[in-house]
Amino acid sequence: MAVVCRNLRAFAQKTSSLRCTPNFLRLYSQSKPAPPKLVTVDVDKAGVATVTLDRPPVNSLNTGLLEELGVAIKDLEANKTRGIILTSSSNSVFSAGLDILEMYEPKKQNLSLFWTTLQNTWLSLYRTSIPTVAAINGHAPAGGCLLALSCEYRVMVGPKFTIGLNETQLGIVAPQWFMICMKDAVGRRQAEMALTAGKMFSTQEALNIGLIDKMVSNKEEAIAEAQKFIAQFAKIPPLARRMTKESIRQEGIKYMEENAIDDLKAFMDLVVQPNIQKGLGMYLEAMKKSK
Ligand SMILES: CCCCC/C=C\CCC/C=C/CC(=O)SCCNC(=O)CCNC(=O)[C@H](O)C(C)(C)COP(=O)(O)OP(=O)(O)OC[C@H]1O[C@@H](n2cnc3c(N)ncnc32)[C@H](O)[C@@H]1OP(=O)(O)O
Repeated sequence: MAVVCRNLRAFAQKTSSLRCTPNFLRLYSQSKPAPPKLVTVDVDKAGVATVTLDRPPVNSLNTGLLEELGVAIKDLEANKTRGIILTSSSNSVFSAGLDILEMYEPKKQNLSLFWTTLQNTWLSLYRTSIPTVAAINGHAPAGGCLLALSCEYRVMVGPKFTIGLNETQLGIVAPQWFMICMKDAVGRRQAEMALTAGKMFSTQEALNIGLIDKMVSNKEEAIAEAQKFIAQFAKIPPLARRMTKESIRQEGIKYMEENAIDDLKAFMDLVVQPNIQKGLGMYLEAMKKSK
């Protein structure tokens, strides 16, 4: 503030009609609003946090949103929060998955930061000792499905929304850790069928194979079910819970700890391939035309 004030005073002296008054400073700071937050956090009286993805129109996961989500999880861990409910501010989309614009005609440095942030945020969410629930209040394709799968429990608003890892439909292969998350939820057989077909499941279909745990008819019910799931852990000794979660999720955790660099390299090599870039460009065009 002191530097801003000094600069303004110099400017005011030059123009002589301006003074570095509180009113002037307020006008100056109003003209430069802080960028909107992409993730909001509300902690209720019971100590349960609702973490809301808020990047209209479709909560596509760019570096900024992923970074904010990672920081939010770390902060909630530091504050000993009793539970995390992950949801969306949109009425129709939980998350459209990775932001394709981060991958289309990228600068190498940005691409690397994007993928590393995704890896780190995913690991934070997947392994956090805090009980996690996804309240899926809209479509959740690809990376959106990954976020939901990384939580311990999934409640989805139905029946009209869809969820799944649809990568093969886009001509790409979901990274191994995406696959581990799907296997965690539905078992190897169902995961193989879902992933090879890149199937997007209706809410009812997702419920039938265990991709989600509960179907509800609106967001309020989803939040209430999530709170109920989290409340059961009040009676469970936290250390036992934490160690059990860490142990049962060992495959995914170990995979990322041991393979993050190779995974980054594979992603970087793949994305810059001319045929992938061409495909991404066509996909973006198709999304615009389908409007
Ligand atoms: C994908 C190739 C990656 C290459 C790298 C290779 C391998 C590494 C592995 C990478 C793993 C990737 C996993 C992913 O998550 S990839 C992303 C996959 N996501 C999708 O395919 C979803 C696409 N979106 C939709 O299906 C729909 O948007 C919707 C979520 C069902 C919502 O529909 P609707 O409400 O009708 O909204 P619109 O379709 O009109 O979209 C509004 C607006 O948003 C833009 N948009 C949508 N999705 C994305 C996205 N994922 N990234 C960036 N932008 C997106 C869309 O283009 C519209 O923009 P305009 O308003 O400007 O037209």
